[in-house]
Amino acid sequence: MYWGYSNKSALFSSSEASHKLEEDVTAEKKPISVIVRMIPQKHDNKSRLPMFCRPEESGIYLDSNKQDYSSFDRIFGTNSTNEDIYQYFNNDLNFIQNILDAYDTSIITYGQALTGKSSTLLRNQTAQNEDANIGLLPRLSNELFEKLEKERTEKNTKYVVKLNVFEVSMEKIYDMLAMDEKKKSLKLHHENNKLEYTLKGLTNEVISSTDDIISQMRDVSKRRQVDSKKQTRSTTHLFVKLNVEQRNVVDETLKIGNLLLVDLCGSNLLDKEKDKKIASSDEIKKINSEIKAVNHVIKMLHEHQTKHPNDNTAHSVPYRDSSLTKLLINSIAGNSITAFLTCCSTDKIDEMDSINSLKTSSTIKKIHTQVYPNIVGLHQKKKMCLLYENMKTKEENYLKRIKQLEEERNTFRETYDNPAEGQSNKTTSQKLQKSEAENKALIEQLELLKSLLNKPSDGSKMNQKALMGNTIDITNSLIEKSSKVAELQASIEEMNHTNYILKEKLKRMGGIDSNLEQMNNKLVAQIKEHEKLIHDLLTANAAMESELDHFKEINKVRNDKVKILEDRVSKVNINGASYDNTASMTPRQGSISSSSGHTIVPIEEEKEIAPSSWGLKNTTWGTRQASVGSIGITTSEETFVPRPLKKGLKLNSVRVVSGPATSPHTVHSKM
Ligand SMILES: Nc1ncnc2c1ncn2[C@@H]1O[C@H](COP(=O)(O)OP(=O)(O)OP(=O)(O)O)[C@@H](O)[C@H]1O
Repeated sequence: MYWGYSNKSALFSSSEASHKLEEDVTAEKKPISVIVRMIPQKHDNKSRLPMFCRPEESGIYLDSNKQDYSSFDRIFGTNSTNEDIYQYFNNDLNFIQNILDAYDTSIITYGQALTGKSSTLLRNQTAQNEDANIGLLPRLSNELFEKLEKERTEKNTKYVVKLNVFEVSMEKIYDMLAMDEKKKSLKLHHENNKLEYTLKGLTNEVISSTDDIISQMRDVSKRRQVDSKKQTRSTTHLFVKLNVEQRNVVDETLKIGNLLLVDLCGSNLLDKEKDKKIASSDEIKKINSEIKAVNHVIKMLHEHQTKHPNDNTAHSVPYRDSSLTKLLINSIAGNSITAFLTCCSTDKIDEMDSINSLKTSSTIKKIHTQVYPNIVGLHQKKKMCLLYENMKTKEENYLKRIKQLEEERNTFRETYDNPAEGQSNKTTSQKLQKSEAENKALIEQLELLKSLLNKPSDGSKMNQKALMGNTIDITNSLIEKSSKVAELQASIEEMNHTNYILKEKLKRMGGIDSNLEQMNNKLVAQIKEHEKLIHDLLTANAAMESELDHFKEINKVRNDKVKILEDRVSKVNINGASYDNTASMTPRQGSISSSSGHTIVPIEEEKEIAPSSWGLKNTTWGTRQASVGSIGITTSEETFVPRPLKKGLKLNSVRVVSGPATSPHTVHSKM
């Protein structure tokens, strides 16, 4: 006997009965629901995890420094009971009705070890209240049988409920309902082109009430050898499946729904030292690899669905890494309405494990499955009828859509033909017309330009003008604008050029400026030099004037003396005394000898003074030339500097030549 959907052929004599409706007809994406259950502190004396919930956001907040986990479907606090959780699954998630509607459903418990996973699913061993002990399985089973009975009486259906229970332990799968003393592991079977795996030889226990289930599960507990007080963590994963078949003799259909409950072992890895009492190191390795495989598959499935939302093959997801993940395929990625029930510790010492559980649960929340009902026709005719009906509905939908589109098209046409109908339509139509006209004009313009390029003859231009009217004007205006643009560009270029020249000139002016400045500095220096010379000359002139005055006085005294002597000589001659004539020893008339050894001779204007035999001791005062109104002083190069005349002085100019005088002056006195 097979476990899973593909064994349906074994249930019915006709192989045709195994065919199901095409998946695309009814398949829809269904996100996995995630429900979190917080369990009360195990260690009263130890600190509590700083964790609080916000029900309106379905979020869990650890504390301000850590990441928050939100968008879960429902969070149950530490005071919640199994009854609360059942009500949510039955009323909010509609699990039992989904099974009756021929859907596969799965509830998978997930979370750290010893956080109440088994207690929530099966039975809470330690709860005081008897009712509170009851787990989800018996509660859901009760509801299921009640509804099946109702359907039977109201709709004349016949039903069969079967129970499968098996355990996955270190990659081996064991049938937990098998009566054999010796446990035999089951083999997984995979059909081509099918996502899910099936189990060969699994016991199907037909049950007729919840009591049957409870009785069977009690035996399973014994076989599992789980201690009644549950002090140690489990190392196996338990699968409990209720297979519900409803046959309707009126419409000759078979509806198959499944409820799969998976009680996974703790999601936290086993420790070689701490857990050596419950498993050998080899076993711990295997158990840990199973736990890791589940977490890895969840992560990869999420990545795959994010990257390829429409690819259901999911070849990149490593389901094959473990028997456990192979058995979980249908629940997490196939045709199943699935809910993850994450049980979470509130003890501070479990903080890391709680965070890991919440993290994985957040990832699971983003995964979706593809669901469709498992409705099987009993006969080929019925199956064909169903398909026909389905196709008919599809066709009707297509026809409806075609009609709708046609109506839309007609309305649009009418509006287009009669623009007065509605303002908005009118505007649209006008816009359309305008766009079309613009488009047409542009095409024509392009054509015209092409022809102008290809056939530039006048005759051709005339023909084009005649044909295209406004188009030519547009073209002309374009050409005109283009030429204006060209002109502007040319003027800009010219301005740029002028600008460049001006810049160059400015540069050069800068050079000239500096040259002028240098020259100016030179001239200022020369002027200063000349001013100094003038100052010196004026000083010298003043000295010379006082010397002249002095000579005049001497001259007067000497003239007086000469007169006196001449008078005495004439008196001597007259008196007959022998007296020697020494007239050659007197100075020549008109010449003056200064006390300083210089000779100053009055000269006629503009007449050069002849070289004097008197040597000049002062180099500043050389050969002198006097002229009326000015005094000229020469050094090695002759220069004449004007000076104001002193009253009474009849000198016109004085030329000073450096170096010794060679011969006496020729003097022409004007006095
Ligand atoms: N809601 C609860 N309130 C108080 N105690 C609880 C609650 N749920 C479970 N427990 C107790 O916690 C212990 C572990 O419970 P349980 O076996 O259900 O955990 P588990 O998660 O299934 O463990 P495992 O990792 O072995 O699968 C049991 O002693 C159980 O009675």
